Amino acid sequence: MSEIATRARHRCFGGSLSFHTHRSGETGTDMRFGVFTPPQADRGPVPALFYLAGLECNEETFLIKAGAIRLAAELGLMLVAPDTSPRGAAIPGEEDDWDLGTGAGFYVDATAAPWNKAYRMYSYVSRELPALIEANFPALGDRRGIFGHSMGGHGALVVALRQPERWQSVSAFAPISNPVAVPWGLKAFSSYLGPDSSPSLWAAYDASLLMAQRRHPGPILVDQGLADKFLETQLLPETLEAAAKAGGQDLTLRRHEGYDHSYWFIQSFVADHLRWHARALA
Ligand SMILES: N[C@@H](CCC(=O)N[C@@H](CS)C(=O)NCC(=O)O)C(=O)O
Repeated sequence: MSEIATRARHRCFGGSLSFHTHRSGETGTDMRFGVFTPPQADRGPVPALFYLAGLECNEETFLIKAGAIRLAAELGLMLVAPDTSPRGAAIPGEEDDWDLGTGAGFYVDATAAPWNKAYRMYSYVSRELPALIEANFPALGDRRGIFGHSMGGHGALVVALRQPERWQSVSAFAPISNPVAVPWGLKAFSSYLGPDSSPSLWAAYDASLLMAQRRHPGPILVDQGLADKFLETQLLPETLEAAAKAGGQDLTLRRHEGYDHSYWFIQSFVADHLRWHARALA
């Protein structure tokens, strides 16, 4: 397992907020992540809640902008925030677009060249990073939650639906619910997974297609702003809702008048998500 370098550490709400870098075996690059360790961890391991951020974000975005730390400290939840892609993988064009390459890993394991040499974010966030956290931080290995926003909401749903035994709780803010059917997903999947939209590969990373066939044993919470400019073109929560109904998934999809796609929206509802996870992980 790789060495972890600590770039910064701050006392925060009685716990510790720290930012780290390590060499990832999955991506072959240095990867960054942030961790909030709550004060309860002084007395023994605590549940860990992983947050997957959206396009153009990094490991700092959620911890700085979501206003989640005060309540995580009260609830005794560790927060783990990975970066959204490898960086500096030396792949031609990786810096050219904001919705592909750097900052846009989409939490898939790329199978198509040249991306497949580094863009293995599914395995990174669902296997490598949890193992690294559980070996180096006071995190319980059998109480994991996952949530995220937009591209990261898609990632959280896919990870939990594909590995329900490893993730006891899952929720999302404004997830890309049906990536195979929208421009962001089509662009990312055709680059990372190859242009052949063969049902098996693409569908394995589409929350709505997965949910029509399999259930997470726990209930799923999704919040969506109705003034989100990506709602009708990129997010399609109604597809997720229909899939949940067809597959018997317990899904609470809340629609909020006037809220957009930003962290002001996330800040407004993050407490509900933290409590939701804390209950499931208790
Ligand atoms: N650059 C995009 C927007 C990208 C965007 O909205 N990113 C979302 C995730 S999909 C985000 O969380 N951005 C960071 C922030 O709002 O602080 C645009 O042209 O509209």
